[in-house]
Amino acid sequence: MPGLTTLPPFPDDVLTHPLLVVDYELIKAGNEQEIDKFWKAATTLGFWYLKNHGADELVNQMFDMGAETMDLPFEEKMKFEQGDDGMSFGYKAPGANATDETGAKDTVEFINISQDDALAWPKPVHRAYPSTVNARMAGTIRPFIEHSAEVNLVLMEVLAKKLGFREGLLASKHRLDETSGSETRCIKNPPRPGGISEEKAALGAHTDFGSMTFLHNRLGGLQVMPPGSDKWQYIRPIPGHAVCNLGDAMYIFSGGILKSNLHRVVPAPGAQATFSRWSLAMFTRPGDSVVLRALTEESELVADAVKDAENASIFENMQTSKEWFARRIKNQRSKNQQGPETWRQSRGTEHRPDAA
Ligand SMILES: O=C(O)CCC(=O)C(=O)O
Ligand SMILES: [Fe+2]
Repeated sequence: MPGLTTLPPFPDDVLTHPLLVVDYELIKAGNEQEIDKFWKAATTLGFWYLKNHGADELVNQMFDMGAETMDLPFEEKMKFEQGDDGMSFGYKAPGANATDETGAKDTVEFINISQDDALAWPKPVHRAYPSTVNARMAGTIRPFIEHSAEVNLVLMEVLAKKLGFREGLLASKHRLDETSGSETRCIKNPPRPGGISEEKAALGAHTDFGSMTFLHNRLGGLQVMPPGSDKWQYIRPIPGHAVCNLGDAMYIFSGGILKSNLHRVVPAPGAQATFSRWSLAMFTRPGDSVVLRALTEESELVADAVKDAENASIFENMQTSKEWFARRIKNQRSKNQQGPETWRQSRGTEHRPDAA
């Protein structure tokens, strides 16, 4: 895959949304100013750039793993397909997911590797993977998942302290020894030299299903719709900077104080459209048995936020993380679409009033 320097630059003439830059080393050192900046990002858009995260070398190796996997014959990849029953781990072919309520199909292909499978390797926990994944499980994938899970958990603990949660509360909801939907994903979107159609998403508008996402991309194409805006705005990729965002679980645990913002992927803009777009994510999600509800008894701040909320029902949702995740995965599969109601069943917190 071409390195950053050989790719055309991100264009200057598209609508772009700036993100706050958070320094992971300063956060770990307890720097108050940096923590305040991080809190601002987490409570406004729920997206930020993260620098000094120490993952760059592993990220490059993960992109190699992704390229090796996508280069396998299609029939080979299909032996490891996710299926239509709500399991995320495995291969997802282009078009296997809907991108909106009309059933329009996505154009990305990706491989999802479970954190549980990587940590227990060579013992399978959930499923088997293509040979290209197995070959890099111990040397690349497990170290990447371990590092990324730690980054996410360190950041989440900082937010937990600000919310007034007792130490270790969020860690107990994300135990590495409980099975979960946590996974890493490498995504390929083919080039669109014919120009971009912003109306046709490569990966449909969504909020992330879990707690925190650590994302790496080279080309543009990721867009957010910030609260109060009805316009999609690009996130500019910056070398050495991950893009991190919060998912629905953190929105719900915090009674809506932490934001899980709507985003999507469209073809890379401008001259970048002639290249394949690759991205790599680590999704940290709560343990399978964790109930998704606001932790009102753990924090006055959260209790007050829920009292004032217009959409209080989302905070009393009693689905477990496993049920929430499987419902969303299953109902976005193209094969399962039976009209707008199926699509609606795939939704998380997207339709909250401040993201309309
Ligand atoms: O490819 C990207 O930049 C974002 C992907 C994404 O939002 C996701 O997989 O949930
Ligand atoms: Fe996402």
